[in-house]
Amino acid sequence: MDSILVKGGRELAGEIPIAGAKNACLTLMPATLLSDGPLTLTNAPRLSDIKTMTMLLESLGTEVTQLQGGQVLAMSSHALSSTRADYDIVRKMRASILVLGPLLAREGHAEVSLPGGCAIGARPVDLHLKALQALGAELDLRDGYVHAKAPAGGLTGGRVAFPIVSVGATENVLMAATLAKGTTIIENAAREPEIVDLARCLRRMGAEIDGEGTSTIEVQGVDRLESATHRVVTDRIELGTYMLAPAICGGWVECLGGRIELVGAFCEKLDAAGISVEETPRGLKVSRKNGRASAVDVATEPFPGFPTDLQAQMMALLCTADGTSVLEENIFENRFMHAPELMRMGAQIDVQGGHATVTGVERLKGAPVMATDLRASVSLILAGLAAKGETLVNRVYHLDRGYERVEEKLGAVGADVQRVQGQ
Ligand SMILES: CC(=O)N[C@H]1[C@@H](OP(=O)(O)OP(=O)(O)OC[C@H]2O[C@@H](n3ccc(=O)[nH]c3=O)[C@H](O)[C@@H]2O)O[C@H](CO)[C@@H](O)[C@@H]1O
Ligand SMILES: C=C(OP(=O)(O)O)C(=O)O
Repeated sequence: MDSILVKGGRELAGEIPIAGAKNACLTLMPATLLSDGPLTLTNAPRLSDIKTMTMLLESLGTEVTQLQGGQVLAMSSHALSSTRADYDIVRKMRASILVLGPLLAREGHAEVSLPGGCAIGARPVDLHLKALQALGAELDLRDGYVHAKAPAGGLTGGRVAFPIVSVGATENVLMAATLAKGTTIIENAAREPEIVDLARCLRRMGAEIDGEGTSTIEVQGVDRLESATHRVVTDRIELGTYMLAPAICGGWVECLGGRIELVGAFCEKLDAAGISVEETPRGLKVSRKNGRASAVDVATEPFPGFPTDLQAQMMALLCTADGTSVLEENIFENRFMHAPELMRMGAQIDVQGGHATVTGVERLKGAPVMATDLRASVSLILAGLAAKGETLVNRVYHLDRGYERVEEKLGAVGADVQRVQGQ
């Protein structure tokens, strides 16, 4: 397995282009299942998760053609050959559950392997299932699979009131509702930019949707969806990650394609920590206002709050900030696995349940560390950028799920980051 070797201590200067969002692309791709016309996505990121979703869709009969080195995904689901999402593919990626709603809406039935838990928490799919039941689906859990069936006349619109905000469950029911008969009201819907992007794409395909970006979404079902071309929204998590690089090790970086409205709560915390974010015609330019960053407390929340997917990277900044910060993780119950790894590098962190208290030290020291999940992996790379000596981040396959060419992007702004090929 590959590792990433970071030699710390260089100031950064330059531009980093931000890719299309993994988490948007992973819900836009299954939307192809709703229509027999082509769906073309531009600005797609080149990531292993996108390959996994491609394999899953191909296993269902979707034709997926990659153009422009994978930045354009031309998909056609005119002739589906299967409604079964197999364990072998689903186990690799939780977002596979997002084929359930579209398959059920288009084909009237689907069998999808349960995606199971992953390192950051239990992550059940009960909210996805209850929401589809509210549209009339009959569900049965057997042999590790969800067996789902729509009534004879197809799904019918319904009222879905989520007890907690779920991005994936909102996406699944939103897609299913586009082809259900009548009106669906989704209450306490997720408001993430990826939901807005999905709704915009579905509308281009002919869906009737109102209210995306607010907590109530209304969908008027239509008989069929058409072909469309859609540009994937900018990846706000990749954006936030690279914004932290100059905050951590000095210098400046202009993140091309970045927009404040994608990372508003995150920018407020950067400001409080003494990091300047300037809007430019091409993106967001980030540098330190003075010397060392200052401590700041952070609590993760659904959008528009501070994203859980930037918590690990923010911790990397706070490890060397002046003072003591408290990070509160409110979305996933086990998302501080980067803390012990950062502590190997000399960070002072005390984790108690969902709280991590970080007392900033002047400088971290490079060490061999283990990447435990996607955002943990990149937080260790960020920490390594400012550490004294070398940091070897082992087991980086998680990283390739969510960051394309990380060593090239950081290398282009002056960091010394190399991939070490595994055996
Ligand atoms: C592919 C994708 O877009 N992934 C993102 C998506 O994940 P994902 O869609 O899986 O996250 P959710 O918003 O669903 O999860 C939020 C919380 O709800 C819980 N829950 C969720 C569904 C359910 O049926 N039952 C239940 O209890 C989860 O365990 C978690 O505690 O949103 C998360 C929260 O912003 C991000 O960290 C992930 O990067
Ligand atoms: C947790 C993440 O992804 P996933 O939901 O695909 O596991 C993430 O992108 O940080």
